[in-house]
Amino acid sequence: MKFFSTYDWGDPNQRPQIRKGTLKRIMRYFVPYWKQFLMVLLCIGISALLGILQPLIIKWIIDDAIPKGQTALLNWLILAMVAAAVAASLFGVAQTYFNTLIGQGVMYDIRNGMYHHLHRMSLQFFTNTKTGDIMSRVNNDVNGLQTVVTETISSSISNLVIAVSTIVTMVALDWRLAALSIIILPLFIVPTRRVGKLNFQVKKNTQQKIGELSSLMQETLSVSGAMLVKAFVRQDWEMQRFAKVNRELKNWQVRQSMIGRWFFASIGFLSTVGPAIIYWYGGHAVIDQAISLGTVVAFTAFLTRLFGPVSALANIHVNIYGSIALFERLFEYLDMPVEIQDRPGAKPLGKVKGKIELVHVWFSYQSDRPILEDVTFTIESGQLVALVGPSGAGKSTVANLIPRLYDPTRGCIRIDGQDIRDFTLKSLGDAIGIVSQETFLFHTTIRDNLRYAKLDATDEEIIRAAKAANIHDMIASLPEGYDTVVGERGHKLSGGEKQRIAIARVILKDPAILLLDEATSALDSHSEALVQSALEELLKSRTSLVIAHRLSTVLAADKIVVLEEGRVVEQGTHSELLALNGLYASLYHQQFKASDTPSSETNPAAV
Ligand SMILES: Nc1ncnc2c1ncn2[C@@H]1O[C@H](COP(=O)(O)OP(=O)(O)OP(=O)(O)O)[C@@H](O)[C@H]1O
Repeated sequence: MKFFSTYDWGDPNQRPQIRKGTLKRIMRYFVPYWKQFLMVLLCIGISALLGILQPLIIKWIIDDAIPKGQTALLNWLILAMVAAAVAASLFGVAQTYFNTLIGQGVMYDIRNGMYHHLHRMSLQFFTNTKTGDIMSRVNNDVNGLQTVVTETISSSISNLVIAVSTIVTMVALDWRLAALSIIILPLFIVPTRRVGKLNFQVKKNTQQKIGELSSLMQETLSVSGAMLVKAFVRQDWEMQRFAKVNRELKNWQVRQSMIGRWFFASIGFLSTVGPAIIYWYGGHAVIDQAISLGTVVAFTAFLTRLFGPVSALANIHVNIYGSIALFERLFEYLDMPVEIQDRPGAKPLGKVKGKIELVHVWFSYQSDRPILEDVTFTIESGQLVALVGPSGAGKSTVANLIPRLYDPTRGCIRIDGQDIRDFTLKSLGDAIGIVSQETFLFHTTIRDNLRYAKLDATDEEIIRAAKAANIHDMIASLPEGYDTVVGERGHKLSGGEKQRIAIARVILKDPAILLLDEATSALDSHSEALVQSALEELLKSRTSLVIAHRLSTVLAADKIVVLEEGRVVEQGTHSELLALNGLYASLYHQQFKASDTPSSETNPAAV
């Protein structure tokens, strides 16, 4: 046991805090599988009975069939022995089948529940959480559930049934040998208990390292992550970072394996010592003719049968605590509050005219730092309003509040005169098209990427939208046309092409309200002209709020709202604001006028 003391194992006596109601909640996941559970119990019961039968058959062979020369009985007993073994294996297989049905069923339900819950989380959650952590939790922790079902629930019941039925049979056969066997049981319970405690801590650490490793890979092996690593030539540094966590994982896994090995080593040793004691005591009793030889042989078989179950039962709390901890981690995610959701009684938005009002809106991402302060302005139905201001003024934040990606901390936003929180999120989302600087395309065909905006769109509708966005000719010229698969983030397409596909996608959605964040990256004049006319098509007859970076947009706007440090400092038309000679005028001279050359004009991309 010296091996153990060379590592820092943490505190093996540490018990996870069990929250009230956790057990009930865990049980609820198993309720739908009660039929399969009954089948498991049936298999366990029958297997236990068949297991007891074996040593008894040996006793009858030694005590009755052989000494009395009853060959027919001997044949029947041997046949029964084989039949019992075959039946026990078959019931074992059935038990595994029903166990797996339960385990996988619970996993299926929890995975679905988690995915559903994660999609209801606000954008803030995704900004604050590493994707790798979420994936690791969904994958590793949920996968651990199968072990909970087989090792904790099913095995514990099975071990209990085996232990009790074996002890009862032993006492019925010979109480003195039974008493001796029970006295020597603690011999192997003590070392295996120690192993069990360590196992719990080590398993926990291993899980944590697996999570860290997958989150690291997720970050550095994504397209943007890999690009960053290459751009800064940080491959070696990343390799070292990875190797460190990988080494820690390896060490914990070696420890985990060694703990398992110690467990079997101690069981192996004791399964020789135990029967030796029985033979010693029983042998003397047989010589004194106080006991039959068959009983002694049967007892050694019973004792061996007791080792595994009793030592596992001695460690049962470790498995139970481990399983509860696993569920608690999953529940943590399932219980994360959904900040933005439908109010009770929220109704669909219905037909949208499109008037948008921001009324004394305050907002902060973190409670101590207001990002928007008392923002008030109105976009009349069908109007194009340009939002301008220095970087970090809060323009994107304003745009994010309208589709309720975040909710204002104070004040309200109205569409057609009604607080947007009175509408269902679904109908609000359906009414608004968002066009952001960065285009995200799924790794699938162009057709499917476009159809994402309208799942039942016909091919004709898709082509019409692509034509309107000036991208149809380009798609048609590809060897596989609309069936061309685009890269994970559309990396096989040029910036301008991606933007136009994204614009086509929003044209297909045909929202009443459009939020557009003009991209700041430059395109060549040809691409620029194509994107520009695609945008004109998109902006037609919609209420639009555009975070403007180009002259043509501010000139075309019905109204310009100027933000500075989260406050509306000016609003009016281009000429009115120029006349004011304030922030807009200086932005105009520094930024918009400079962007008036096609090669440096800025462009949007749509999502
Ligand atoms: N998810 C977030 N969590 C915390 N702070 C944020 C978050 N997003 C933005 N901010 C902060 O809010 C402020 C306003 O950001 P916002 O993106 O709205 O500005 P912007 O005017 O759109 O800037 P830009 O023109 O550079 O895109 C910034 O100071 C930014 O650091």
